[in-house]
Amino acid sequence: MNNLNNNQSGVTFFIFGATGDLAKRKLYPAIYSLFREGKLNERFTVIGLARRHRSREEFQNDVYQAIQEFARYKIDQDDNWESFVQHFEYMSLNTNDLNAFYELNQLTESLEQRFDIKGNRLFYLALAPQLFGQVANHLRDGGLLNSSGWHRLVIEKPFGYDLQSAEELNAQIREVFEEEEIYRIDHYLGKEMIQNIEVIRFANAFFEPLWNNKYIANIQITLSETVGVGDRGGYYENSGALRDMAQNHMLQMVAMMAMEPPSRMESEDIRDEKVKVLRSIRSYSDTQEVGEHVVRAQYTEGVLNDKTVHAYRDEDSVSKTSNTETFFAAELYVDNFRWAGVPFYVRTGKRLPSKATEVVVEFKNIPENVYFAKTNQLEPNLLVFRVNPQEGIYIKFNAKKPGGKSMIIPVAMDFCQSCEVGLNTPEAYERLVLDAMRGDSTYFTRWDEVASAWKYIDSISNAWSQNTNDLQFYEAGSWGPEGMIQLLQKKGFKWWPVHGQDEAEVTWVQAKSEK
Ligand SMILES: NC(=O)C1=CN([C@@H]2O[C@H](COP(=O)(O)OP(=O)(O)OC[C@H]3O[C@@H](n4cnc5c(N)ncnc54)[C@H](OP(=O)(O)O)[C@@H]3O)[C@@H](O)[C@H]2O)C=CC1
Ligand SMILES: O=C1O[C@H](COP(=O)(O)O)[C@@H](O)[C@H](O)[C@H]1O
Repeated sequence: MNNLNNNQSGVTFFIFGATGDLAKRKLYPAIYSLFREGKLNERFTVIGLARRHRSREEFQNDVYQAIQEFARYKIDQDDNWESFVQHFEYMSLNTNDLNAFYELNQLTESLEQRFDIKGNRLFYLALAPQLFGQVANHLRDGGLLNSSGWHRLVIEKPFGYDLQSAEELNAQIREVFEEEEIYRIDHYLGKEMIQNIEVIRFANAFFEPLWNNKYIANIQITLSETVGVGDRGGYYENSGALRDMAQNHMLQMVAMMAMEPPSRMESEDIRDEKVKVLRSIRSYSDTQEVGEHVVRAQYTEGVLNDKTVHAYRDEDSVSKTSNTETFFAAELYVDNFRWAGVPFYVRTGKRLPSKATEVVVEFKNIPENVYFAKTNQLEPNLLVFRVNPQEGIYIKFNAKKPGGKSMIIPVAMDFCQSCEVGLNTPEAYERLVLDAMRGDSTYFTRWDEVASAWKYIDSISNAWSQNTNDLQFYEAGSWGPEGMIQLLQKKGFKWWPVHGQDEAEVTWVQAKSEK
């Protein structure tokens, strides 16, 4: 891979949407961390682009504020700051104005000369997706793709609203950029423990032999959030949890858990294996199937961390009669040899009691329980990937209670990675920006992955559009609607508590729904 060369010949970052939320919270902090860690040499420049007017100084000051507020490295020395910020320029540009792109090309060429950059250009679109096609065309027509280096387009989710709109969007972009030049961000793929799933699976003789339907009873994926929709109500009304979290982050996690070992750890080999999983996810054929396997719900007013929080319908830019789901749970099946019959349970929701991203692998019982009469079950073995906020691996198994005669109790081995290496591990966006700069697309989603994910999601949204009566409600600060528990109960399973969740609370929720 030509990683080092890419970095050594410099790069121009074009941040479209430079005054927006994503740029401030994620992109400037990521670029600063890379700079502080020596992963960006002196040969780079960042051009911020948005419609509103900003002088160079004002823009640099915005970047300063964003870094102080959101970056894991604080600006502690003026020297650091001065040598960093001299690389930042701003230009007011409306994406619909081709003339502005000619001007941008001139500005770029002069900056490339100043910083000795060999024409490598990374276009980051932190913009609404409706503008992607227009930007791509204007980049080409404005001459920005004529430089001698590489050209890469980084785009944010959501990639479309359904399969059809995603295909249209893809076609627009592909008129200008090759698939290899397109980096579709799914920031979950930049998270340390998501990347660790493949290592834990493929570098350990403990796990891979058991990784199939003979030994695994079910897999549970939880992405719970305490936040509500905040000021993103307008966006969220058209997205809901299904498109905001399930279509991308959640299905990518399913793919990482279920994929076959790739023959080589190369980008295309890994993505080939992931897409096979996504293609094998069973779509639901009608509203009845969706009703049986999928739960959608919306939060009502409630108490979270001792504070009363609004109902979703009372959030800014949200309709008082909105049917948008802020909670999504499903039982899904990967129809292939390895996973036949193994349910994958997924759930995500806003305004839940704690922030947690976890994957639990529940193993089947041993063939014969020699310790107790058959009616007494041993606790199943669990392997848990803790993704966020704590990062680590947790294994629960059965052992003899010390001193007891034949008492068996579940015990745990808990490896807390974030405790070991400290909390200051790289943010997902840092890894992904660096990967895009180096030309490594492993942890970006390829078009066929996106399209396959949409097929499954469309089977749900089509059914929902025919039946609006199945929306459930849950109080903000609770763990979600009752339907989520019933999804598993039908098969004799229960949701395992996520880190920090009291087991008694799970039992209580369970008991409540059993009534
Ligand atoms: N914020 C987040 O946490 C996440 C965001 N995303 C995605 O990232 C993208 C950006 O999101 P976010 O930063 O939140 O959005 P914001 O609304 O905060 O920012 C949008 C940016 O686009 C600029 N802009 C809008 N129209 C034009 C135009 N015609 N020409 C030039 N610039 C324009 C705006 O600046 P100005 O008004 O000055 O033109 C602003 O800088 C979206 O696709 C979103 O879905 C994805 C995951 C998370
Ligand atoms: O993509 C998104 O992700 C965030 C959650 O990300 P995390 O890294 O904090 O787990 C979510 O809040 C947001 O709605 C969604 O667009």
